[in-house]
Amino acid sequence: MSLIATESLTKTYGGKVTALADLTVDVEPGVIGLVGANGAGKSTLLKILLGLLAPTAGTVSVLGIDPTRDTDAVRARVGYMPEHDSLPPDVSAAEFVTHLGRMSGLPRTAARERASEALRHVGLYEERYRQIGGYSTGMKQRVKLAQALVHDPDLLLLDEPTNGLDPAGRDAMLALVHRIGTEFGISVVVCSHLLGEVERICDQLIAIDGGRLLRADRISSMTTASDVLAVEVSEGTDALAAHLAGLGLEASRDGRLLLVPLADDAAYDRILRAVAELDLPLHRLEQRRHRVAELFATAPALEAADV
Ligand SMILES: Nc1ncnc2c1ncn2[C@@H]1O[C@H](COP(=O)(O)OP(=O)(O)OP(=O)(O)O)[C@@H](O)[C@H]1O
Repeated sequence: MSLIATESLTKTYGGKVTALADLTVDVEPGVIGLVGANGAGKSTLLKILLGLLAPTAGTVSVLGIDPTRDTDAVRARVGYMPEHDSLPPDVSAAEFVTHLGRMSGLPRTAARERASEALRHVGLYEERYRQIGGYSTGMKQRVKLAQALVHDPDLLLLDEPTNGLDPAGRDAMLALVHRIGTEFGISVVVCSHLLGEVERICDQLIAIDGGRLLRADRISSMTTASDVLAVEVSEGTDALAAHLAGLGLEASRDGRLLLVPLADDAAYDRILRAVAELDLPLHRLEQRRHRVAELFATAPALEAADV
């Protein structure tokens, strides 16, 4: 069964701003990156998936449920981490997450236990009785993640979970999201305007631009092998490049790598022979894979994060 399926999904605000236009996607369970520049329509899509907003046209289903009709059923199985903070500063994380567990319908004791568990998962167990107002940005992001997890959902929708975090905080948050998706068996949709970020932790990607679908696919199908061989030797790179040029293999340099066009199958053997003839220590010889970012070269607003 599809995790999320939309058909010609369209959302206009006030009949003027088109936030989503004719969006058709069919996504399998897993960790899914939803990428697009600011204003691309990511938050709008999440809110439609949750049943918080009604689409202007088209259909949508989440875990086989129509959120426009069966909002309660969707929210019982979906956790949501909003982009902006609306955390009360003067209560502890334990109280806050327990309260939201209660609002999801958990009995008092179960809500308290689940809140402790969710706060442990996000690494806030020791600090759970401190007031949220004294938390760092990273800790507040983790509280938002814990409240999304408290009712044991099947799907998490995370709106820009790395917002406001420094590079180390972003790495930690991404690792946590990845762990939730892989170890807890919960599907995750993680929104970001940074393609390089989500590409690292997702198995599928939905890219939107101006409310329209750019591409939705498995990351593995996006990073197909290219027709370039990457060669790295621990020393003698210049000598190898000259030797290959003499054999008619013009290599370009990319840092310590020599990139050789893979004209035919014989190129592989000729490179190996050249390395052996020069008696160089071969570190790497592999077919290069396309980077996901290269596929979106026409959508420059999708920054590739250099983290
Ligand atoms: N309530 C609203 N009323 C009018 N226009 C809106 C409303 N909410 C969003 N928009 C507009 O719809 C478009 C898509 O916005 P949305 O917030 O879904 O994008 P986004 O990809 O999540 O961007 P961001 O990361 O900046 O939140 C933008 O042009 C935005 O200005």
